[in-house]
Amino acid sequence: MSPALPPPPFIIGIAGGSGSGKSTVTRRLVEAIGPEHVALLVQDNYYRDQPQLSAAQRSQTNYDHPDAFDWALLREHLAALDQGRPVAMPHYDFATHRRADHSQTVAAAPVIVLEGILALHDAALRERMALKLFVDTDGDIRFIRRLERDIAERGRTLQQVVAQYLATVRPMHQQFVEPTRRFADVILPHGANDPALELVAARVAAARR
Ligand SMILES: Nc1ncnc2c1ncn2[C@@H]1O[C@H](COP(=O)(O)OP(=O)(O)O)[C@@H](O)[C@H]1O
Ligand SMILES: O=c1ccn([C@@H]2O[C@H](COP(=O)(O)O)[C@@H](O)[C@H]2O)c(=O)[nH]1
Repeated sequence: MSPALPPPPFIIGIAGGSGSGKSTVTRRLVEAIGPEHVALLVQDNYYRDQPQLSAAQRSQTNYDHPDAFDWALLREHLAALDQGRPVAMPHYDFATHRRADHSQTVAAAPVIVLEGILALHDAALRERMALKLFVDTDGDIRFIRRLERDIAERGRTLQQVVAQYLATVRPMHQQFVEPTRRFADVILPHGANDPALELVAARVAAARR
């Protein structure tokens, strides 16, 4: 008798606005599941590279529109992990708005997490997901968090963060990010809150038993 095949990976999508707490939810969920059991794809790493543009032009790109992402590569990588194959996830540099030279090998694992503002946007990606989460945090809180983070970690000035927020982040959130909440199985209010995280972690554990 041939040995039983392992069950297919359990794929989780984690979406929500910029600064909603997606990375925090993801980090805590990965800790709860056990990092060795999780393959993590971060959608931010799948921004298109734009070597043909000058630095000034790249800083004017609308990074909150779906067209800013390399969906073909993201679909290819999620499919590969789903089939048990490792992928070379690109690395994105927010300070230069460029894909870095190096990539990171993401090994296949029984749980796959895709996290990003538009993680629930693409139907082909959604079809692979067994659990879809939307992290829901008020816009004013998300803006304050983004302001602090982009100045501290992404090399931006206050004026740049405010201008980008008004020109693209806010309108694209309303047009593309917010509507994906209807695809979610679970909406996490107030970002990474303990009861919601415990429920989600218990669901993942039950599905893997
Ligand atoms: N529940 C929370 N309470 C307070 N601060 C939080 C909470 N969740 C996230 N943060 C903080 O807000 C900022 C943005 O969170 P992050 O998880 O990076 O959001 P996202 O990945 O959605 O952009 C980070 O500095 C993080 O530490
Ligand atoms: O070159 C870039 C690429 C993206 N952004 C912004 O990043 C956020 C998404 O990241 P979160 O970690 O979810 O906040 C998106 O809103 C883009 O506006 C950027 O500023 N520059």
